[in-house]
Amino acid sequence: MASTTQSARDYVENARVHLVRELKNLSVIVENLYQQKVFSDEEVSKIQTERDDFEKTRKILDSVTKKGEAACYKFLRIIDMTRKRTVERASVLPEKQSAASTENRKFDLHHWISCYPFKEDTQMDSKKRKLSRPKKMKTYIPKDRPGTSPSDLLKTDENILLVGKPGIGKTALSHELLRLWAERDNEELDYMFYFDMRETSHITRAMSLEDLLFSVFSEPDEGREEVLQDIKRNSDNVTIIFDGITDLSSSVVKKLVEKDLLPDAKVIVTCRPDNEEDFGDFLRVEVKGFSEQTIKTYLSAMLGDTQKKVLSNLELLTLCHVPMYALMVAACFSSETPEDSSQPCSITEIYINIVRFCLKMNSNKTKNKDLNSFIENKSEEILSLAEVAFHATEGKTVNLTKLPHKDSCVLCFLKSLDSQGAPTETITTYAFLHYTMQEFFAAIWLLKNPDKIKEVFQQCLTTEKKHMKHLIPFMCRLLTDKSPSLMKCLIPAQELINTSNWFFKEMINRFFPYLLWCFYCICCCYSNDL
Ligand SMILES: Nc1ncnc2c1ncn2[C@@H]1O[C@H](COP(=O)(O)OP(=O)(O)OP(=O)(O)O)[C@@H](O)[C@H]1O
Repeated sequence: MASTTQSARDYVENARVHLVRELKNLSVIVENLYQQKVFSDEEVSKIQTERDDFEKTRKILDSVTKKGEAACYKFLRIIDMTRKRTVERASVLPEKQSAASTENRKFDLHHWISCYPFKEDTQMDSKKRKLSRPKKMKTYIPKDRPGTSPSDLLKTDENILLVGKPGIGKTALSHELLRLWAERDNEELDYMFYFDMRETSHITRAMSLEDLLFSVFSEPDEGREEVLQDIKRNSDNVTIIFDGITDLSSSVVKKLVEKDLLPDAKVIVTCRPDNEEDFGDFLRVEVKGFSEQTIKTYLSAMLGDTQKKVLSNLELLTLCHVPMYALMVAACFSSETPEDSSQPCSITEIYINIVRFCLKMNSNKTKNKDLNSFIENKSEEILSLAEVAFHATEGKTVNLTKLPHKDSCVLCFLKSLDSQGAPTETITTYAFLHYTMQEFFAAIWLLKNPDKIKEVFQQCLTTEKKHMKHLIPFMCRLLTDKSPSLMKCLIPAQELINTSNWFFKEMINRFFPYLLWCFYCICCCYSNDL
């Protein structure tokens, strides 16, 4: 069992017998140890000459333990990050026969690695606990340190995992990579493909590399086979971005990620923190959002003097490290009237404000009272949009194929997406201005249809539908008493009270065994939303 004083070296040595039997995908571990300069070229070559995986693992373990504590620590970190690919799940193994027990005991390497008290985590937790609230809040704003630049990311040959919370700028960064790639001076022919995993629903159906590459982009007018062969033969000239991955259910995408197709292509994946497990051997780059200085520069450009109101509100200031929220806050404050006295302090409140802001722009109703009656009158249209949002979110897509209402108050939340059908046909579908806005509307629909909520709680615990958990923080906040008039204009107050009477109890009951997961979800993604 782990203890906070146990050294990494002891920890590795104590589990040696299990590690030898159960570590898999050793090349992933060795490559990471090499990248982190624990192993030299020569050591890697020696390991590769060992006759089988058991011998290779023994050699890896001998080398890291001989190198000492720091090497063992890095080794444990690598196993932790890559566990889905490198560590077998629980199996029944004969433990060392002890005087106390001669029974076979289960040794679960997944559990074992999760017990190791990594310093970064414990130091971070205890440091944060000791800080005052304002200082604690500010720890969410990233420091203004030079990090990896987009051009560095473009230059490296490694596969890259861009990970970060909703709205932090992963898509914006991948678009920047595309721009840099398109604008650079390069005489050699190379290829870069970008797939928005939520927008291009055909990806899950794509059966072959050819389907994937050529059914989204207009295929080459001629020589399609020649281009495909060139891509296959010279895969080191290919970069593929998969933006917003939630799983590897598409077999073509899986093969590309795992290098069974185009082995030398560079793959860049963006995902939210809860989906990063599949990409343990990628170079992980965290997208951290705006630093305090960038927030100030951004707000000053967007709001001029009004920025002071945001800067003096600690909750808002910290939320603005997420560019998506900074944008919405700026939009709301730019149209603030003397009537709008209460400022948003949580993520959901920012979404409520932006929805009201869009409707205000759309209806020209400047007085809150008038705006509320406008929302009440349009509740059917708004709730039908919320229904479409829910079904699209459940289906992991942003494509809203069937819009029951094309009312302007519905369309003001949407952008149109044009895609090619037949050669002379353009198909227009719609998507929310941002995926997180879709999730917000989906949460509203659930509150209108509370009998579906328990099913969604259940979905959150499954691998296939775990992305539905992003609706829960929105629902929690929309249900609280403080919830401003938006909800009351859409759903009768008594219905909301009836739902909240069982909602929170049910949520705690459901997720109690998964408390850590809940804690992680709320802290990482919605840390300022409570
Ligand atoms: N560097 C930036 N400067 C200015 N605005 C930005 C920047 N990065 C992101 N944004 C704004 O924030 C919005 C959200 O960013 P983006 O879509 O890239 O987030 P994301 O991390 O991909 O979110 P999700 O996980 O929900 O897909 C963008 O539409 C853009 O308006």
